[in-house]
Amino acid sequence: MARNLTRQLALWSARVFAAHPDRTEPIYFALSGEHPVYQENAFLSSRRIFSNANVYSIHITTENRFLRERIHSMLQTHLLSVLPGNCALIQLVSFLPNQNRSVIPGFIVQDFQRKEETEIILKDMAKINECLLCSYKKSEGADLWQQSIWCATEGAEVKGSAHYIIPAAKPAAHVSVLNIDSVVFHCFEDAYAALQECKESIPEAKEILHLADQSPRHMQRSNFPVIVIEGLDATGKTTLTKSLQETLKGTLLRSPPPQLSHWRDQFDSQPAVIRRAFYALGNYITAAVIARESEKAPVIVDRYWPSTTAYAIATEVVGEKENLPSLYSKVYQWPTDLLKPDLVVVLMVSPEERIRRLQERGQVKTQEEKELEENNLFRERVDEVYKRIEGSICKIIDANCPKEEVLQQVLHLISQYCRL
Ligand SMILES: Nc1ncnc2c1ncn2[C@@H]1O[C@H](COP(=O)(O)OP(=O)(O)OP(=O)(O)O)[C@@H](O)[C@H]1O
Ligand SMILES: Nc1ccn([C@@H]2O[C@H](COP(=O)(O)O)[C@@H](O)[C@H]2O)c(=O)n1
Repeated sequence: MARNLTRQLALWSARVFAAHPDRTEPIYFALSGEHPVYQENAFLSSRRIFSNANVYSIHITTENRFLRERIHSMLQTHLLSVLPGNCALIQLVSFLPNQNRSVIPGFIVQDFQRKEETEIILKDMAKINECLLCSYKKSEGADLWQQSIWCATEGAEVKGSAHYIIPAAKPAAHVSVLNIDSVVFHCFEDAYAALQECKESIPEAKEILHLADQSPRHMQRSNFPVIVIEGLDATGKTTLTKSLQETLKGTLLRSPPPQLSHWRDQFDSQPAVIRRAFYALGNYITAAVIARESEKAPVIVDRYWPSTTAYAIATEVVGEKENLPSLYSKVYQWPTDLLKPDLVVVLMVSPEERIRRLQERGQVKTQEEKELEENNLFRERVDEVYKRIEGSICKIIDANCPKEEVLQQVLHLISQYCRL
């Protein structure tokens, strides 16, 4: 037991921690081992995270990505309701710099009244939810150190060695990028495996997995061209795809496919890894229909893999589009096992025109549309990811012009890139 604990805590000492006290640029700090080293006290105390309170951190270390996000979401709402008054919660992640899938979510808990019961409550939480619990103390020399007080894998109270805390440099890759391959799937098996992680908690996942099992795989487009229309909400996809269907006498498809539509609300409310796996499997199921329909007529598809990827990345990554995975990153590469269209057309309109069209349409805004309206940064990240999609012919269209002009621009692109 001791060896395993030592190994685990040694792993922790290699990690960098990012605290988001107020959703501005994270504060990065790291563990420095068992001997006090010079640290920029002004750095840590100036952030007021560790002063004037008993401070703890709780880390959700369970391997199951679905459970990890579920526990994080539950703790986010539950902790403050059970902790004694005058406690504050700060988002905290720990990660191995530039190492994908190394991110472990958690929280910093500040107890300004320094109540003994706080630690008792947190230990219970850690025990029930397989978390690692640490406390932070200042030594005489005002050095600050982290002490583990409950270890998930050992299921016991531990007094692991103390690690002193020092400021850490901002990592090259933004910490939110390290989870990207948990929400962007580059093969059927990964999306399938992600949904399997939740099938005991979400019975409908079994039905979706069954539908995916029934769907032919590795299909290719046939005699007629396949054109995918993409873009933010209210950019004119529905209007354009209907006009293209009429003009080309084609077949109009949507992803997710009709057999998954009645589950959308339920999966839209799930943790990101599950939500995106749902849409990813929807793309694979749609691909089989595209292949079959492209034997008979041109196929127009309203949203497909680019939507799933753009919204997953734009949701996972915070802040400016500069925080996105770098250009030519493999995250933008089209999956080799997913039917590739002849042409992807991405409609882009100005924020003002989008809002005008949303208001003109008068439909209830989805949570995501509300976020798009309030959060221009999110919209800019979605549009930027669309521009970075690789492996398929992806063309950006200025869709601010009238409907007929948009249609003519797209018909011209189709004549250039598709065999009609
Ligand atoms: N080129 C255009 N110029 C002006 N208005 C347009 C244009 N294209 C579509 N609209 C109008 O904008 C609104 C949104 O269009 P539409 O529903 O086709 O967008 P969408 O991208 O499918 O939206 P969502 O993804 O939210 O379903 C509709 O009221 C539509 O009539
Ligand atoms: N292939 C897809 C299609 C959709 N999504 C997600 O759904 C959101 C809304 O889609 P609508 O068709 O209702 O406009 C979209 O913003 C994506 O988040 C997806 O991920 N993959």
